[in-house]
Amino acid sequence: MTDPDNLNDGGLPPTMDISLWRTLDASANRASEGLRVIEDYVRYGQNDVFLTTELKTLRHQLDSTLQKFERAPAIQSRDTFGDVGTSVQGKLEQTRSGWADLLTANFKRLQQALRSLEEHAKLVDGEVAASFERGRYLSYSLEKMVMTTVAASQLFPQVSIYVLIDGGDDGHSFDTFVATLVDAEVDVIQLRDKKLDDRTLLARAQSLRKRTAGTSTKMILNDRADLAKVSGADGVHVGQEELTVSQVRSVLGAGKLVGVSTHSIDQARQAVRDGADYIGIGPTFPSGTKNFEAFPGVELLREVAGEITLPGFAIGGIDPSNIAEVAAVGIRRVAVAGSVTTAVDPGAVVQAMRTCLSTGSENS
Ligand SMILES: Cc1ncc(COP(=O)(O)OP(=O)(O)O)c(N)n1
Ligand SMILES: Cc1nc(C(=O)O)sc1CCOP(=O)(O)O
Ligand SMILES: [Mg+2]
Repeated sequence: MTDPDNLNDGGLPPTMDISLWRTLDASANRASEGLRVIEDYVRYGQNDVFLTTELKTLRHQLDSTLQKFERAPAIQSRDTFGDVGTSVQGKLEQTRSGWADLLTANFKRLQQALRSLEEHAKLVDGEVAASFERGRYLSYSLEKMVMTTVAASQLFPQVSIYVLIDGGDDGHSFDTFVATLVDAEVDVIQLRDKKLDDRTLLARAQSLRKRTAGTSTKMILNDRADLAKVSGADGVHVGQEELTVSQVRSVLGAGKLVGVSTHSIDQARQAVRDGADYIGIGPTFPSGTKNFEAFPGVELLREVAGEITLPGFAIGGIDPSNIAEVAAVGIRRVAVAGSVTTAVDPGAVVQAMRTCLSTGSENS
């Protein structure tokens, strides 16, 4: 494939003429440039080590496929000033309405260029065309990860308090407790009750929906996509053995939140790949709410904080006495149950934890 003249032998490509070289050259440049813009944002704008690494994988894959084409004839065929397309430029190409618009435009540029490379490579070598196709598929997954991370980072405040509650003794006391948490401006309330029958659980979810509607407090249901859908919850939280992110989304529809529990750095990375909106990271400390045999502890929090910018909530035994250890490793979002639900003054505990997270160490 490196000799354009030979390509015309044996009836392989119909033409490896100058127009084909020009197309390959232009599309290769477009793909690399689009990818670089996205990588720069993720690297310098987001400081996201994991996404930067994932994007690098595509860049290397693209580079090694492009190496199958000789560079010299591609560059020789270049005729930037004779390219009719350079003078046909829409006004929209000169402005971007924000980061999301900028990223979307560059993912589109990348994908269109990869498609063009793929189609034109079919005239030359099917295997090379297939390699561009694989790159295009990879770019779709990367777009999902990057766009979800960027949107989710804006959705949850940098300092967030997430409270898990059960259904309580009765509907009235449940509603009163929820009102206390909403007044304390907790950022998320998760209804997690493994004992209630479905109808009672749904009634609690509906009551939670009523109290949180129109407030800054988001409502999440633990495990149950079906009840989340019926009650109009903002989202669902799932564990490693429950429905997958895409399965939950297929039940809830677009625009809802899906959180995933993670207990290792690999699970956290996979949750980003799967397009989760946030992750729970734990267990951090021994918990009175749930029994665990192993504790990844603050070391896992540190690892996640060091490479992932998708919102991550530290969970497991967190209370005002140990929350500084969480903040110290760079996590400023926490999910708590017992320390708030058993407190004499839940609002004061929420406030104490918020203060500690706000004044904690840098880079959450
Ligand atoms: C915010 C948050 N993080 C982790 C969990 C735990 O979910 P899971 O592992 O599915 O365990 P159960 O809660 O279902 O017992 C969570 N609920 N919320
Ligand atoms: C339900 C749950 N999941 C965890 C995990 O690590 O996945 S820790 C946990 C219990 C959270 O309650 P508390 O704040 O009372 O410890
Ligand atoms: Mg679960």
